[in-house]
Amino acid sequence: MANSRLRKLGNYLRPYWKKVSLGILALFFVNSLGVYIPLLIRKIIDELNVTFSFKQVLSYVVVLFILASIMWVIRIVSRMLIFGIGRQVEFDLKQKIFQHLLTLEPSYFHSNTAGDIINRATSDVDNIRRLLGFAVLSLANTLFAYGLTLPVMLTISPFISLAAIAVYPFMLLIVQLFSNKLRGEQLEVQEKLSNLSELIQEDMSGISLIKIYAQEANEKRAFTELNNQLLQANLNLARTRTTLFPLVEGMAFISLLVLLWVGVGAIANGTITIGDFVALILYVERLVFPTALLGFTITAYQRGEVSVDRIEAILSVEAKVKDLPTSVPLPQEKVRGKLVAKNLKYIYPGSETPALNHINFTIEPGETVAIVGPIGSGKSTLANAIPRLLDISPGSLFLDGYDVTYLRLQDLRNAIAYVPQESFLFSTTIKNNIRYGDPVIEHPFVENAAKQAQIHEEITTFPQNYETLVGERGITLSGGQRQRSALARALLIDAPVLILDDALASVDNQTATAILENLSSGNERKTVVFISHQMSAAASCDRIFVMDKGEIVQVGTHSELLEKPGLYRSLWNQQKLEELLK
Ligand SMILES: Nc1ncnc2c1ncn2[C@@H]1O[C@H](COP(=O)(O)OP(=O)(O)OP(=O)(O)O)[C@@H](O)[C@H]1O
Repeated sequence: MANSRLRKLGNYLRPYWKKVSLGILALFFVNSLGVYIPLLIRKIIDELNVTFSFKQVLSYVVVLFILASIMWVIRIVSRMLIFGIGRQVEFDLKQKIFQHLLTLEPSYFHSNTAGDIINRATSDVDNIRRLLGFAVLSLANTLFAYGLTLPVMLTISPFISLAAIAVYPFMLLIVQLFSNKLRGEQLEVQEKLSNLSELIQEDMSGISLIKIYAQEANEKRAFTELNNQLLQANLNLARTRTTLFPLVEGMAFISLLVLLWVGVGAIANGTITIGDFVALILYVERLVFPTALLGFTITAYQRGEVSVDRIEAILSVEAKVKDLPTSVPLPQEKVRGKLVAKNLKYIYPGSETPALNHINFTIEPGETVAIVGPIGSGKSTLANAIPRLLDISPGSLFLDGYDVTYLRLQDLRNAIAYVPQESFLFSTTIKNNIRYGDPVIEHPFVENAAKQAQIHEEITTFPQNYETLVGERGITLSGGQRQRSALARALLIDAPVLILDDALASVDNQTATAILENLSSGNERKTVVFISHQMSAAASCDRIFVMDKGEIVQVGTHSELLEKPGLYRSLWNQQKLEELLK
């Protein structure tokens, strides 16, 4: 498992292996210079101890300055390279996740909340960015720092060196413990912050409700409580942070004290020179940062491991409905719109009873068929099955004689315009919403579709006509206006098959009937599947399918169905009664 995670992390880095290698090479140079400079200082001190000349001091200062500057520049380059790679991997992962999400069918989004998916695509990706940028840098840095510094220290004096850095393993342990604690506290702050944001968001959208029920005081109390929790979490985090860094400094100081204690004695008895001693001080100091960083890296790795799993959980979900190498194209210009179902069956994952059961029908090109039935009888499921928004079995549904499961998905969906139950509008202009299926189509076509959907007149009264922004950043449309805009969007793409899933529910019966009649007139009639609870609008269709418990229980024209006793007649009578009582 851990191996596979490492492999995954390696895969994320693979496209950038040249940059990674260059960054690591740069770190090697930085660390080599970091080892060389104290040696030079040792030489200078020991030389100056014997003969002192100001000119010589000056030349050494110049050399040291140049070396330190080179080190500084290379360090910046190495950081830019390695942190840049972290950012690049973050970009790649976000692209990959988003592209993958687009391939998944709607059912995936029913069982996974948007909040969770967003979290994975942002916070988890961010953890991986940190891990790859930070961990590569710190691991390489620690490895080189110890690998190059320690041997040189040991050649100066093994005993003094080991005594001085004896405290470092404890420093590593403490940093690791603290960084775990910090991580927990950071999560706590994030959680408290999101609770607070959620409350603000909810209260702002439900402001009328708060006022009507006079709940201001209660809401204020709830806010104070959450705000207090946030304050507490922030204070805890600040306390841990402010304790950790002085603690690391303190431990570094202890190692310096040990060095002074044993080092001074060694100078006195001539085991080491003053230059050796200064070099050892510089080396011991040099190791503080990489040691502390290693502690943070271990935590970053643990956090990153969880994030790799969470991201891979999304990426490993296979789209059930997808193109296969054997998928065939659909000759678009020749699509007539004949729909045939043969023993069509569908059971939702996790459900025992079929939502569609033994569905058989033939809908002729240009025919307008209404599908009516009680709530939960399977109407929307049937609507979703036709453009394969659901994973249906081969051999059960045909468009113009082609098995839809063998057709190229894009071709199938180009042949079908579909208006779902919930009419969704994007936060853009009404014009862009209508031409969503063909974003560059000219304005007259947009207007024509709007006229067919009976929304044109209203759009002309909007502040900027077709350029009016709708949705969160613009004007709010009524339910009926939203539905007719969604209908215009579907009509614009001029597909031979049109599926309306209760798409005119917020439109009055008369307008709905007028729209339907408009669709079924003219030479180039579309095949229309009109799912509705509006019995009067359904009555104007060529044929009506009556669904109950996932099956089509009656088929006929309005008058044929009304003659016989059955579900249709009772649905019709029920609606007429409701209309009378209104
Ligand atoms: N995503 C889903 N997961 C599991 N079961 C579902 C899902 N969607 C619908 N169902 C179930 O499938 C059955 C048919 O639902 P469907 O939405 O097709 O009915 P409907 O006739 O369109 O209802 P309505 O008139 O309310 O729109 C119902 O029992 C419903 O609970």
